[in-house]
Amino acid sequence: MTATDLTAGSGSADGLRATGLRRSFPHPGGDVDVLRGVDVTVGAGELVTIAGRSGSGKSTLLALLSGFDTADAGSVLIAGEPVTADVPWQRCALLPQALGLVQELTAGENVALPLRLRHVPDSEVIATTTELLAALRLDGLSDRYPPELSFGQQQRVALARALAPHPTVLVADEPTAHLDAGTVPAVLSVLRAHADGGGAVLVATHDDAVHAIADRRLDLTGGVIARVPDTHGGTVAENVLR
Ligand SMILES: Nc1ncnc2c1ncn2[C@@H]1O[C@H](COP(=O)(O)OP(=O)(O)OP(=O)(O)O)[C@@H](O)[C@H]1O
Repeated sequence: MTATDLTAGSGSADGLRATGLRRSFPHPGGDVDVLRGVDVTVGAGELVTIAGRSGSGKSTLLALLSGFDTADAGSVLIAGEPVTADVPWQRCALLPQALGLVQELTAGENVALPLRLRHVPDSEVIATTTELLAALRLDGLSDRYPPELSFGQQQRVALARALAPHPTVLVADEPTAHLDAGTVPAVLSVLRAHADGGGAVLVATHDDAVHAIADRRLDLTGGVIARVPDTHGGTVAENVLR
């Protein structure tokens, strides 16, 4: 097995395929090379996690994968097509750490936004929004504005918004970071369901509970990605179930 085989994983080209990503940032003491040639593939139907110490570049990588930032070198393809800054949410949705909820819209309106922008019929918008808010244990909070919600509640609203257009690729940055133990299972359940329904899901996380539901776990260290070795020859999820 070559290094490329190891880091690329088993995902098909239907999902996300990033190759040779490099990103540096200028600093007074000289450029900092955060990503030094990252290869990631997440196939349709796969949930892959990325671990890595704080500052290792996970958020930087997710921004490149979702078109929010541009790599100095390398390519990102979704279902075989290059990612651009205006990639539609139904092709790639990002749940960023900063959430990016529209403060002037209610929770329900935020979730509905990607569907409204695509002129999805009202009945479908209402059904999807209601279903996602319930799945994420946000029933009864649909009419609240973001400042009237806890950060953990806002985080789940942002996840619901990312999922609403049924994106081909979902990229989530620390989706359980601000949740209590009681609400984590709901988030894990919708992430897993999105992958099981054919989505490609990539999650940056420090949370072992998220790694436990992953098909594969990657580690970002020294600006490159490696799959975390396991002792059983199976996936992380398979080994947790042993
Ligand atoms: N816009 C920027 N300008 C300069 N440096 C940046 C910029 N964005 C990120 N960095 C630097 O890139 C490195 C990686 O940051 P990043 O936020 O991607 O790490 P992370 O792995 O997501 O960390 P955490 O787990 O704490 O969220 C850090 O050293 C950070 O200071």
